[in-house]
Amino acid sequence: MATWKNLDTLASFDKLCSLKNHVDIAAALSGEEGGKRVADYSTPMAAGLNYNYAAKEVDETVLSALAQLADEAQLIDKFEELYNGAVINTGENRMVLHHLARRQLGNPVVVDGVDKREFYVAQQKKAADFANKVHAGEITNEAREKFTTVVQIGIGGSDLGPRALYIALENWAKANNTFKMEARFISNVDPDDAAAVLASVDLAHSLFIVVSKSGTTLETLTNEAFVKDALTKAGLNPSKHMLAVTSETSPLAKSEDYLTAIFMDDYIGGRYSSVSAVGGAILSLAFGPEVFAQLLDGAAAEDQLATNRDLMKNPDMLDALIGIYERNVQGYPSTAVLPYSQALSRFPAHLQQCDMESNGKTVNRFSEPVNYVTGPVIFGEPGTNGQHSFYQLLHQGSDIIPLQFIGFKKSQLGVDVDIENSTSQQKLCANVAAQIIAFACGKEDENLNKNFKGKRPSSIIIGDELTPASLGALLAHFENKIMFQGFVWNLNSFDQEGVQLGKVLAKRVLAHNTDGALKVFSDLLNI
Ligand SMILES: O=P(O)(O)OC[C@H]1O[C@](O)(CO)[C@@H](O)[C@@H]1O
Repeated sequence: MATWKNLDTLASFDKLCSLKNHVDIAAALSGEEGGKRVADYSTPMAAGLNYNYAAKEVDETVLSALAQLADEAQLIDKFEELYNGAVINTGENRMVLHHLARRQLGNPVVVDGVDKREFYVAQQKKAADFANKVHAGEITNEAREKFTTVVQIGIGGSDLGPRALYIALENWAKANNTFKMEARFISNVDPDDAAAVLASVDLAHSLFIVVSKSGTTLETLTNEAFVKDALTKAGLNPSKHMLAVTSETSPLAKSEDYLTAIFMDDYIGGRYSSVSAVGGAILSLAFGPEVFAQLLDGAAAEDQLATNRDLMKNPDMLDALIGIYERNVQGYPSTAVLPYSQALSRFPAHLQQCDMESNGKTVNRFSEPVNYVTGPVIFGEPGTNGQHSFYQLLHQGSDIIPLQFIGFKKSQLGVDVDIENSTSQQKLCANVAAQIIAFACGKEDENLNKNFKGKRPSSIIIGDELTPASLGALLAHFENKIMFQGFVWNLNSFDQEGVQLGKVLAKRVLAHNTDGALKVFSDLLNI
């Protein structure tokens, strides 16, 4: 069994700390040697992606210290224990099994006589069968007309991942003739969210998936009631338009109000649930089950790489450890995720939850305070939009913010135009290449206002095209990166107690059970 220790008790961490500011990336990337470094500092990911870290502040010495840290922190042993069913989520006394939903890795994990992998696969199949019947017109509305739109009602992990993945594949599916149904999402308890989505869809031909693992989330239950009200007012029977994705123990599971209920369980955290029926139902309905299966294959192939003990052949662990060096040795406070792909416009928002809800903690897995910083602030926007927004601060601001670029050689739709000897896709890719060098190398100018100090590290994941498989690999890469970082920090990355207090106080406000400052704020907001 692996031993769980705080980062600052590890000898390899002391070694790493002695390497602060060890690499000057501007110098490392200059001249012919710089070109060689770009070619060499790259490791293959699954589905044709490559993780390039040439513009990160690492060299053979730092990489070897990171490899020692990976060994001493027993990262691969911990990963193996995780997917073989150890109780890694100590705060909630639960296993962490989202990798099994990718249909591979590890020994059978049996709970109460149920093989968990078989359970997840069976639920994915249930979602696939339901989707196939909807597409074939075997499940229809009461007027026996086909459903054309699917709307997911959920929040947090029951929204962000599935929404990001849907947006990522919408154009790809259209270009590849697998697009089946338009999907929309309602998440916020702001009534304008539900009202606007409902006004934009044809209710009579819309299916609604209520997604809540707990079945108790206030926003989701409120929005479900909002939608039922709209359906009833339109003369439609809500139970003929709704299905649920939930856990078998949730209040939703017992309801008769749905066409069907598809299940997940407590061993898959909300922010890791896109590969379960939480993402599987809507993606199978929108694009067909085969497309969702390709996404799972991409994720499974990336997971396989994440089991490699050789750091240089494990892009997820390498990315994680470079992040540890940046956070705990270099002292950088945030990380920007910058996809040069419009299709990935919501991917940073998904990673924001995945990373910050997992590793935004100051006590270790045994509820003891830790004496080092943990998860960085994550933010991002697709390039080149970000360039015209917050890149000023990234280039010349007082904080150094490590960057994670993502870029593809080909667009998804293939529709392009040649202007001044380059296509839009070439312009997009030229920008990301230029930014990597601008951030790393900077540019001297006597006028300090125009001076770029450089030394701003970045990595880039490069692929041919954003497909279901490469998207699955990308998703798994970041999930695994976050998991490895949580292991290094000795955190429980799989609970989220920090979201509870606000929920409790909001209930008190709604029950008019407040005093002091909370009462005055409530009055100011007219509650
Ligand atoms: O699927 P549920 O149970 O409605 O939870 C939604 C989200 O709420 C959270 O618990 C945070 O409030 C997330 O972790 C989760 O993804």
